[in-house]
Amino acid sequence: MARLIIGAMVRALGAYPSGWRYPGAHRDPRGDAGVLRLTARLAERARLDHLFFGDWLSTGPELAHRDPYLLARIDPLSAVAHLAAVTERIGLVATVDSSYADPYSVARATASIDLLSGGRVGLNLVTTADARAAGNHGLDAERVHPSRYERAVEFETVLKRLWDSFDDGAIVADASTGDFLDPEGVHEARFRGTHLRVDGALNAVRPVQGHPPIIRSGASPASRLIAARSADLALVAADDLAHAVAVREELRALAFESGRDDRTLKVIAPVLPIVAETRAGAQAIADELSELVRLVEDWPDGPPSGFPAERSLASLSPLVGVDLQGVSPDLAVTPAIAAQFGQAGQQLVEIVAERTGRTPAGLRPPTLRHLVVAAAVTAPIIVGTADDVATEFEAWGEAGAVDGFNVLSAVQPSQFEAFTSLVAPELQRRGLLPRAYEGTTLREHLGLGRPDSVHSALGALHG
Ligand SMILES: Cc1cc2nc3c(=O)[nH]c(=O)nc-3n(C[C@H](O)[C@H](O)[C@H](O)COP(=O)(O)O)c2cc1C
Repeated sequence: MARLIIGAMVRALGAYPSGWRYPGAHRDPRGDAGVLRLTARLAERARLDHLFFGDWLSTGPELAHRDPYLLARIDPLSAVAHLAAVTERIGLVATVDSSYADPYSVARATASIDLLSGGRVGLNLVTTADARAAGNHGLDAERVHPSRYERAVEFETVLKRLWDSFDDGAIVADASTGDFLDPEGVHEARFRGTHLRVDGALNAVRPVQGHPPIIRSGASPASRLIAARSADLALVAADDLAHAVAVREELRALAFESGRDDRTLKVIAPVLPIVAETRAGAQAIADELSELVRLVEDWPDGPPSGFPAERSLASLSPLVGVDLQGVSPDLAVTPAIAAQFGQAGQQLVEIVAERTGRTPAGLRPPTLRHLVVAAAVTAPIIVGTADDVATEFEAWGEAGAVDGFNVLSAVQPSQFEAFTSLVAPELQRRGLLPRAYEGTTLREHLGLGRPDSVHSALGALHG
């Protein structure tokens, strides 16, 4: 099987809502710099292809319960610029929101980081669903939302024109003749769209990669279309293998219809492995993490405002088909109780058994809390040994479901250490991850060529 693309989706406080509470976990964002540097070193030693920094353009106290890592975080372009200096080979992907960012500034920052890192930057272009982001940028969400994809398309077009402002040979720098610049090799962007107007040229030389790879992450038909037409990498959330196969096929078909070589669109999915040397050890970690998630019932006088309502027995009741009002979340689910559950409830019991090793008939039965957490925390979790995780990765790759994965870590740094020291070598043993970096740029890691300048194409068009 061809090798997989393996990246790490970096969340300094861990990607599981209770990850920061796990013994030994990093838990104070004031110390994020150290965790980012450690993550980068571990990832590079394991020969991962990239580090991926998502983003969210607002904050609020309720995030402390749902997604604590979003509450206060280092901005992605700053993170990748910093990590470019302490790494040598790994790709560095920063998220930018095209609804609020200024394309000239983004083109300049990414061209600069591409040069600083020797061609290792990538750009995850999103159109956030976060309504608060608009207010933080002096705009109305109701006005931004309907046109976000139109602006996103314009944004990408402008970026590419700006990146290509200087032809590769435009800077002559010939000391003997005194010729510094070939003025024919400098191009204005001259873009006039509905949402964006940019003159250009960009005051940065063409990026080492020509165009840093563009990643798109989204779920709606509009976001799929934009990814299919021009993204280098699509990050898609898939419920299961069959869903992932369908999404990748749809993306590839849309790419083909749009006239591009569909093999140049790579598709990866987020995954959250919980790993240890033994399966029982991994299940013990998953078990402890679910017990550390607080539920609505943990506050006798009601939860704090904004607390996720789905973390409650009230939400579990209709799922399992039994009224659980007034019951303790720590009630053990015995075979007699499980027998009363409907099909969805039985499935939850199976998920909890797979993740924690707890079965109703076993010595340690699951509790209602385990079931609430399994239903409410919707991350794509795999619990097991390095062999278990690699086998799952290989199955997804062989089925044509994905070209690779973006790995999330439940607890930082211990679970990322476990992934890089246990799973990465197993992936290498199976030929799914190279033992040494084969290329120097992120494009090369992704198996992509260096694109021609859009101005050479425009020039040819205009004769
Ligand atoms: C796997 C994945 C990762 C995403 N990461 C981000 C992110 O870091 N920041 C962000 O604002 N939106 C992120 N999104 C959200 C998308 O950009 C988009 O806002 C969301 O999917 C809703 O838009 P849609 O309905 O058009 O898909 C992500 C989506 C997916 C599926």
